[in-house]
Amino acid sequence: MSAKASAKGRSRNERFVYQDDEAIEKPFNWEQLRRLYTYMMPYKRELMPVIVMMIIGTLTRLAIPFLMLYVIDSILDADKGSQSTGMLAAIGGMMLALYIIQWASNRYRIKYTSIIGQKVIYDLRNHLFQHIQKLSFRFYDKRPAGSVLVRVTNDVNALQDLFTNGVVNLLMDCIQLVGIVIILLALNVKLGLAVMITVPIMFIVSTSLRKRIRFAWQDVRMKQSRINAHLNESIQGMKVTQAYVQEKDNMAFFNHMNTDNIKSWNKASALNQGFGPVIEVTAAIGTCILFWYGTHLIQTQVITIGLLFAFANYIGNFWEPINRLGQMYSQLLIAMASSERIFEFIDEETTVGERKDAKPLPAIKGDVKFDNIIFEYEKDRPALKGISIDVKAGQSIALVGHTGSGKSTIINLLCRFYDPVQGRVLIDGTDIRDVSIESLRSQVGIVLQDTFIFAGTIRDNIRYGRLDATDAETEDAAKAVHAHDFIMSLPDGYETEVEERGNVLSMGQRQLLSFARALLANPQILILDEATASIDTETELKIQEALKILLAGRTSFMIAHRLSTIRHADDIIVLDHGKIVEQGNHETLMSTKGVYHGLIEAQYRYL
Ligand SMILES: Nc1ncnc2c1ncn2[C@@H]1O[C@H](COP(=O)(O)OP(=O)(O)OP(=O)(O)O)[C@@H](O)[C@H]1O
Repeated sequence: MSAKASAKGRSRNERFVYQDDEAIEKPFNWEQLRRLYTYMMPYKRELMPVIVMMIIGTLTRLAIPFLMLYVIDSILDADKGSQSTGMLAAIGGMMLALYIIQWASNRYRIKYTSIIGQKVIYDLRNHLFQHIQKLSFRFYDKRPAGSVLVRVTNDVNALQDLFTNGVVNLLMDCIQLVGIVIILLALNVKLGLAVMITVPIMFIVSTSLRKRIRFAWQDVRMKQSRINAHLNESIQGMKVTQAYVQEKDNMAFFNHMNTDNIKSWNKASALNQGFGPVIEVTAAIGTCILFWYGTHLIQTQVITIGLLFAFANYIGNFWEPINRLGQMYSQLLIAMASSERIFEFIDEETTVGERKDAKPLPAIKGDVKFDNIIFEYEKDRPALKGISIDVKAGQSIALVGHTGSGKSTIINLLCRFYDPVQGRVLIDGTDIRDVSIESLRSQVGIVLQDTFIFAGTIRDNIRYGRLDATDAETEDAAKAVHAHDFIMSLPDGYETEVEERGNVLSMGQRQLLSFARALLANPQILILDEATASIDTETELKIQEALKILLAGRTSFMIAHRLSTIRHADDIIVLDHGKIVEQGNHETLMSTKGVYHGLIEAQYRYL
């Protein structure tokens, strides 16, 4: 295959794969295991009775064949047989009691390990979500949403098995195995060693088979993760797919991934089914050796029939934990990869940190100063090159300039979504890096171009501005920005359910909702990223009216596109390649006939 063809194929097939989510298995790592274990620590007290129950269950299991040995030998022993009928009945009763204890302790263990495991997973997921909510924009700049989603869902789920039964089962299987080996050797060393001769053979065969099985399942998970990522992108981009009539091509691509998935599943499943017979054959060989050598030892009167029977019973219980321990090892390696990805996020420090001595920003007046700001998203590619702006409380500032000139970046710095590389942003004379982020952001409102509507009612969406607002306050805010009428025309008024992203609402309606949300929050500084989409004149008028109300008495920064908004601004800042090239009000800037004049002229030309 030519290099060109392979590059083409790669880009098509790996379009939806997040490289860092590819490693499904990682080498064993004690430090990581210890870290995972710390999530279990809060449940130490709940875990104790489970472990005690597990030990009781295992010991009873080990004791039962021992009693069988005694019963059988007693029955077959002509001397003891007649006199110990009462004794045999007592042993029969004891065995029944042991079975009941075993059943009850197993039930308790399974139920509570699952409950504790779920609690640990719950804590881990909460911890992860709480942390990623704090991470700065820089973190999200580097990662597609799907990749973050996969860690909170798939990777945490991958640890579920380990926590819900893995840890306790591991202990149980180890105790059972060690117990059986000790008992077998104690009962008869030669017979014990003879029946265990197949263990190393089985170990070698199963290790190589397990490896193949693990890789096969790894492949299945990778294929599924690709399908998920593709689905995520397809659903989000469905409108574009339909608009460009790309359904057929998209279907063909999906079909290709789906076929790959089913093929890899079939392969993994076939390999998996091969594992059972390996255990069965080795177990059968062990049993044959037991009966062949065992009967010989009976004939030579080295062991009794009861002992052979107990041996058979122990051997029956021997292979099950070995099988489970093998599975457990695979599970652990998968958990290593998932936990590494989870801890990578948890260890990620926010680049916009809060100082230890950060104080809450007192109620602000609204003076804002950008003091010689230099900022870069990527090293040596400055997005702002020495920006200084002085704004008095209550002033309205319009930021204009070509696309990519740095308008949104100025806003990002004011909200402290990023910190400047050089220079300071001051509010009422205080450097915003000296105050707590919550106190800053709660006093700076932001209305984004793409208004985000959450799944819920219209009322919930307005109330997102201030969660403790009453119904009346919510409606007053909507009335003030002229959103009330359209809300009342919806089927359930304020209680109308809107889906995530608010697709059922028009652009103008979404913007009015976001104004109501901002008004309810009542910030002293307001940032507005105006929608560029052309809105009908009636809505435009409504939005202008709403804006007047919204901006009254506040310091405002607008990334302005509409002439009507720019014209009324107290100060217009014209940006070009991260620098301020002009500044003044509409009249002054028009008369200078510079960049601003050019932008306005261009807008008229296209009207
Ligand atoms: N998250 C980011 N990571 C890297 N570079 C970025 C990022 N966001 C913006 N930039 C770059 O920084 C520069 C300024 O971008 P900014 O978004 O501030 O421009 P803008 O004037 O708001 O543009 P527009 O009008 O198109 O929204 C651009 O060159 C842009 O490519």
